[in-house]
Amino acid sequence: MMSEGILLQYTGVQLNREENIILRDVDLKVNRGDFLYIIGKVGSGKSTLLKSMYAEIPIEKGDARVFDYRLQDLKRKEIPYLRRKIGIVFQDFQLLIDRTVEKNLEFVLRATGWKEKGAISNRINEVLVQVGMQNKTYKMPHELSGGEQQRIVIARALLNSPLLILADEPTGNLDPETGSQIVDLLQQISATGTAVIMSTHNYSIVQTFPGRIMKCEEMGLVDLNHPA
Ligand SMILES: Nc1ncnc2c1ncn2[C@@H]1O[C@H](COP(=O)(O)OP(=O)(O)OP(=O)(O)O)[C@@H](O)[C@H]1O
Repeated sequence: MMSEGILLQYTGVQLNREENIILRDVDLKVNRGDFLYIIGKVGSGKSTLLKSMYAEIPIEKGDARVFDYRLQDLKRKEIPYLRRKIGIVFQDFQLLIDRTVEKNLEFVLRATGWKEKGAISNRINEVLVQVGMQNKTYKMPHELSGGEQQRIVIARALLNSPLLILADEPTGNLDPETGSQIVDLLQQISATGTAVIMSTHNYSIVQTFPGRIMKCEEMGLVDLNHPA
């Protein structure tokens, strides 16, 4: 059991892609409500690190804990339970293009065990209000702008009240103004106690919105807030 308030703790973690070491000796601690940036060059391992946190990439060495799970010992059948407590905002998790916003959100709730129609509809309304999209319930994804789609993806990540949100380049395809609005939204979410870890290439965002900054560099994760 991790101590109160710590959501994620990595100690001496190594991550590989195929045979190659991508990151080694990673130490990282994330508490409730933290806002953490992962920066670093293209190919430096930002996505690899985030993917390891939801057990998409195995822990090669070290101790990696998320909530009460030890990722290095995680059984395949435990992965859905871990993921249910994490909000994932990744390019690989796009909206389903063949159904409305409401049906996209309902699909996730039903897949995670929600059955009661009234509860489902209330929860969908709550998350849409939270991201400022309550008037888009019946829109198809192609009827939304990139920024609006990203808000719906964030709404979807919020459905099961996660303690941790992982966002990989959430502003990557957005214009600067829309990108800032998305980060502002993620900051509001972290202020409610949900930790947010986001990767970005965008230095102006990192300078504008406060957060801890960690950098993937030379196969390691460097803490820019507390230089060694
Ligand atoms: N599916 C894969 N199989 C094998 N190697 C991979 C795979 N995906 C990425 N890699 C390698 O792992 C390294 C780290 O990639 P990763 O995607 O984590 O970097 P990144 O910092 O997120 O980059 P970007 O800024 O481009 O998103 C790269 O050298 C890449 O070539």
